[in-house]
Amino acid sequence: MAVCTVYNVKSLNSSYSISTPAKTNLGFHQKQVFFYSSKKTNYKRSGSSVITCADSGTIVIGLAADSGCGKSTFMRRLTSVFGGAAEPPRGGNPDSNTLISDTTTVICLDDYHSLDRTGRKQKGVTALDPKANDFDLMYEQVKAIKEGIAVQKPIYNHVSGLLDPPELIKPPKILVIEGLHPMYDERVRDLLDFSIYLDISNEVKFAWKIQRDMAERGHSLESIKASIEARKPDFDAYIDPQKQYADAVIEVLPTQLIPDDNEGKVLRVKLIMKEGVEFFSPVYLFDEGSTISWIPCGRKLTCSYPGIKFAYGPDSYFGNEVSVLEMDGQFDRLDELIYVESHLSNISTKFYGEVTQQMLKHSDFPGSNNGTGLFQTIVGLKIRDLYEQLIASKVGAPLQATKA
Ligand SMILES: Nc1ncnc2c1ncn2[C@@H]1O[C@H](COP(=O)(O)OP(=O)(O)OP(=O)(O)O)[C@@H](O)[C@H]1O
Ligand SMILES: O=C(CO)[C@H](O)[C@H](O)COP(=O)(O)O
Repeated sequence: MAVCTVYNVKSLNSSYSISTPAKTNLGFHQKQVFFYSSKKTNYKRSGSSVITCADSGTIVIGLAADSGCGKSTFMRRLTSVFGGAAEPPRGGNPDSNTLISDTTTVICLDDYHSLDRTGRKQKGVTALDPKANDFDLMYEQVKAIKEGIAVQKPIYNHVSGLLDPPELIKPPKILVIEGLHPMYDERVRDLLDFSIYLDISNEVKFAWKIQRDMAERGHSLESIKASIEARKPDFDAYIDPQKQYADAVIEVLPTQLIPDDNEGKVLRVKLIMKEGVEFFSPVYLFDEGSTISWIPCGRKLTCSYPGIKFAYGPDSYFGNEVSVLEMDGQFDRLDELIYVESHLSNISTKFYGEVTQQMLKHSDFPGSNNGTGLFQTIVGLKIRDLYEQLIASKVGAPLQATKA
């Protein structure tokens, strides 16, 4: 995608010079004005203006989580924030895992399994084991897309358990790589402009898996238990440690509002946001940097048992400084979320009530009445904001002038 900016040369004061190393002299105010040149940048002269067209490139977002932990739901919320629905590639493999919308392309990292289902069984490894995945290819292809080059990405077919012929992936504005290992390989990790980890506690994961795999996939309770147990050692070794690298973590825990709750329906959800990440300013409640505990139930928010409790404050996470926003409980009336939204800052909305509008629009998605839906929506808005700031910084780069 090319983004063009027009600069009026007359308005450039002769006392300005450019802070970046000058590579191209366009001939205007020859001694003072230089423009940074790269392969992807075109310059045109038009009257007294300079037009620079820069390829804004693809920004890459990583979303890590175990299977069945809400990645697809999160992706639907994210693509909705950018507008337009995400669909599988038209006319392609019906079992493709890719989702494409106007702005985003979501690729599933299961497509980089190097061993198919039979191969894994023969070698006695799970799909979570790095030995069952091709990180060299993952790195090369994500890097190529980021540089604006289309790739032929393999497809792992979840229906047949086989590796299907590849599909063409063209560079989108935003590439999301979701799956088990987006932050496992250092080379791939370094390509990410922003990373998210969905950290679902074992109790909650179990409840969600039972709900989906029994109701929708006809699995027995025993087989679900066995599959979770079989994956656990590799999950602990290879998937869970990735959360230390994430810029934002959504942690889902059982409620603390009901003593000894074992139903797992009411959730306590934490949004852990790393400080100091470029183009990402953590959300806060009431007062940035303070420690807050807030029960919003009362005149403006209807709450039935066990109520709702928010918390906010600074903390440390794997040695990094973070801000944590927490919500325990669930909403009775989603339209009243506007009351909570109006007390949150840095949520990167474009208009008052946008979070509430998004939540109402997708009230049928799992987690819409609790912190999972709320925080996924907020992270979606933060990613949109990060994308817009990154593009602006890239387009503005040629003119980062400092006063001489
Ligand atoms: N926020 C939530 N609240 C309650 N249940 C949820 C939530 N998110 C997901 N689930 C449950 O987990 C199931 C899996 O969700 P989803 O398909 O989004 O996960 P996934 O990580 O994409 O799974 P997979 O990788 O196996 O395709 C849903 O069908 C639903 O039952
Ligand atoms: O952990 C997973 C990520 O989705 C899957 O189990 C893995 O991709 C293997 O898929 P399948 O079970 O369909 O062979």
